[in-house]
Amino acid sequence: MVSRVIPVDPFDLVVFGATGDLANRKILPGLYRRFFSGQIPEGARIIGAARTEMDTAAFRAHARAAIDEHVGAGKRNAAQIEAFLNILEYVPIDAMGEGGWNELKALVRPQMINAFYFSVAPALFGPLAERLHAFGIATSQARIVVEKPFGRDLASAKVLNTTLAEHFDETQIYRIDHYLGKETVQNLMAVRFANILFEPLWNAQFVDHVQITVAETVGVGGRGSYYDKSGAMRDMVQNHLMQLLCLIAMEPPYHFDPDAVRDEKLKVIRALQPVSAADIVRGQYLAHRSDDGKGHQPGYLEDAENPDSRTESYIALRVHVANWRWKGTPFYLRTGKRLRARTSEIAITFKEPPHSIFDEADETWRENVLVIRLQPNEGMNLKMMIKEPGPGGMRLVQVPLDMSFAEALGEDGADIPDAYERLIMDVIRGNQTLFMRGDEVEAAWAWTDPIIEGWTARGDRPQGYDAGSSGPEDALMLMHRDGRRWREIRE
Ligand SMILES: NC(=O)C1=CN([C@@H]2O[C@H](COP(=O)(O)OP(=O)(O)OC[C@H]3O[C@@H](n4cnc5c(N)ncnc54)[C@H](OP(=O)(O)O)[C@@H]3O)[C@@H](O)[C@H]2O)C=CC1
Ligand SMILES: O=C1O[C@H](COP(=O)(O)O)[C@@H](O)[C@H](O)[C@H]1O
Repeated sequence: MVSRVIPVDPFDLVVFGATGDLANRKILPGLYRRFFSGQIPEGARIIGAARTEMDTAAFRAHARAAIDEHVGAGKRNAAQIEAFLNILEYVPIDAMGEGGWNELKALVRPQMINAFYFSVAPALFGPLAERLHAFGIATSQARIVVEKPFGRDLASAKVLNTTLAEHFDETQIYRIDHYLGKETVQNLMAVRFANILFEPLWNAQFVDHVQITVAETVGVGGRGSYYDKSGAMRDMVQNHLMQLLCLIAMEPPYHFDPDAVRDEKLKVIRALQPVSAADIVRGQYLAHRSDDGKGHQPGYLEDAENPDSRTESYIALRVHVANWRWKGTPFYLRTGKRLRARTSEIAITFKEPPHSIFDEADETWRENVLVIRLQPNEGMNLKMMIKEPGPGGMRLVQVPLDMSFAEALGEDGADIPDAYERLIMDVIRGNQTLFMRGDEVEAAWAWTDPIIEGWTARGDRPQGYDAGSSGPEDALMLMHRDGRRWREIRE
């Protein structure tokens, strides 16, 4: 099966922060891959902007290096790279200054789709928005793309929303949460709402509990100064895990339409109950020394360059959604750095059948579990009970119905676009479904703030955990005391 790539309309995309890490690793390589796939039409232009003084030729050389480093060999075609580089321009601009804006205005063609990607520190979002207007560059049709973090609490998120709203309508603002651009995350909606199979069981009457895991093997080295002011709760739970929870818990939207989907997600966030201290476990990864004593892998405190840090590199929470559908079904969330494996998944564990007709079922019975693997090896696994083969009576055994998207979809499944590629194309198409609305972000902070304030006021210290483990011991207890177990973290 080969999917049709439909080119978008011609556009001018300005990337502020075009020399930064995100542009190098994700935005420029992603745009090249879309160009390679045929989705970027003739006449489109990508304009890089940052303070660094350089001309377009130097920027093209910079983009070539980014493509060489971050695009797989199968898609690195010399002629295509050349053609892609030819649509790039560069303008040196200081977001806080007055120089360069007239040059940018001369390049941006207002009759085309205009998008401005703010891939810079959040403190520059306001100055950029203000100048795009002051210099008459952004029309009322222009779109802006803003990166995370969108604030560090409710108050700062409100200030950011207000600042952007001074210059742009909500329909022009695309707040990125790259998890929403992941193929399998979108598949959650397809699985739930394009199949009759699951929806009748998708509620507290049939679902025992839900586990959402985003485990990483990387530490915070290199980003320690940002991360230490953030921690796993702000960096991952307030946005990515919250979005996953919303897609699992929300009611069916009346249509796959930006506001219909976002209205339903917002209702879930507003229904989240406050989380008590007993339902939170925070951890910090410890330094690791190899058995021969030679290798030393720094612990969190060293990576964060803050020996007294109380910031968590791991968090597990038990969360309740207070509505009719989910009353009594806990959602267990966990995410952390330097864990045993890089794996993100959602596991929905169903309840026991109301009555067993099998004599020996008690010993062997296991719950039905639907596991949606977000990464790596995207796919689904449904654990079911069947009869153990053989003549020895009716004994039950649990088996997986396993499906990997790569295998099921052939070429298409193996060639999944990166989240940033998809999201940027959605911006050009003017589709906000996979972007967070202002009220959604504020509601997410309104739930997050008291949790962080709680542990700050109590002076809680995160518990140490071994690098390469599944996280702190107390996180196991969070589930054990409910008579449940975390799924194993493994690739
Ligand atoms: N890197 C990542 O993996 C991720 C990043 N993000 C977010 O994306 C944004 C960018 O991050 P990242 O690329 O890592 O940051 P970097 O620090 O690597 O890059 C910052 C970019 O902004 C430019 N810049 C800095 N100051 C100014 C200024 N006054 N005017 C114009 N341009 C300026 C820099 O270029 P110059 O110095 O030449 O001006 C550079 O191009 C941040 O909001 C970050 O939180 C979000 C998720 C992941
Ligand atoms: O936004 C972030 O996400 C990454 C994890 O993203 P993934 O696509 O690799 O799963 C995380 O490492 C980073 O700390 C966080 O800021």
